[in-house]
Amino acid sequence: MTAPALDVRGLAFAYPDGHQALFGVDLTVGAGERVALLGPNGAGKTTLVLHLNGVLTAGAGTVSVGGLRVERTSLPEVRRRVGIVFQDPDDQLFMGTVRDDVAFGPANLGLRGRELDARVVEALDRVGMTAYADRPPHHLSFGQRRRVAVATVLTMRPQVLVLDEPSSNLDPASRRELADIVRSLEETVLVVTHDLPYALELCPRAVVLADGHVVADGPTRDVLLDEPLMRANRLELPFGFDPAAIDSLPR
Ligand SMILES: Nc1ncnc2c1ncn2[C@@H]1O[C@H](COP(=O)(O)OP(=O)(O)OP(=O)(O)O)[C@@H](O)[C@H]1O
Repeated sequence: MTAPALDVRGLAFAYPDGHQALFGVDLTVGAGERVALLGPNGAGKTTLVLHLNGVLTAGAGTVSVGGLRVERTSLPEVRRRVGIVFQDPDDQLFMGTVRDDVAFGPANLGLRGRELDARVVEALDRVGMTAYADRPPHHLSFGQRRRVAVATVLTMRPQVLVLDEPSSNLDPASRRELADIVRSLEETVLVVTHDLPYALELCPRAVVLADGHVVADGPTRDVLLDEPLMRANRLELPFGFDPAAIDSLPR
């Protein structure tokens, strides 16, 4: 049996100031699943995500990625397996050209020459940014920079991609284009978002975190249609948006 892409067991964590942010979180995500991580401000979503690539280490419990336990000695491989696309692409783009930004990660792994070029070409192609390879990232639009940021993570050939608020600051067309890219990915994808229609569009499954606990885990549409759950957790759909009106769930 293959190991789940993500396996979080009994994860508890308190920040150094004593604030307990996670209380015994359990979460298993299978290979190739797309899961939305929802929850109000301060629920613990970022804290959980930062455990997935070992930026934070579990106070109690365990985190495994593709069967590999996240611990000090496994961090280089864990960070290759789990790629995080931050909300602000400028946190991820700092080289003179798009090509150099996308090459940065694999070059650090020691790839050179044709092998490195192939990685860059592949990653830029997957996000539709091949034509921009020689442009300085700061000359691109915000939506284009976000796609390049996705490429800087894909180029590491991760098993798991975490997208933090992928739809923020995108116009409707860019939002749709990014959704098409995300749906085309074969990797396991965790989407952290307050944009509930986008979660429904992208992810068949949603997990709701509140006050450091998982309070719901199920088909995204069912979660969004559960009015008491939504109210209790400060989750609000945009006015007039009806999750039941969406016929087919994403695959
Ligand atoms: N460095 C820190 N030190 C102390 N407490 C922190 C720290 N970072 C976050 N917290 C607290 O931990 C809790 C969880 O925060 P976290 O950022 O994980 O929530 P979140 O669900 O990602 O919120 P948001 O939707 O606003 O991004 C919050 O109560 C927050 O105030």
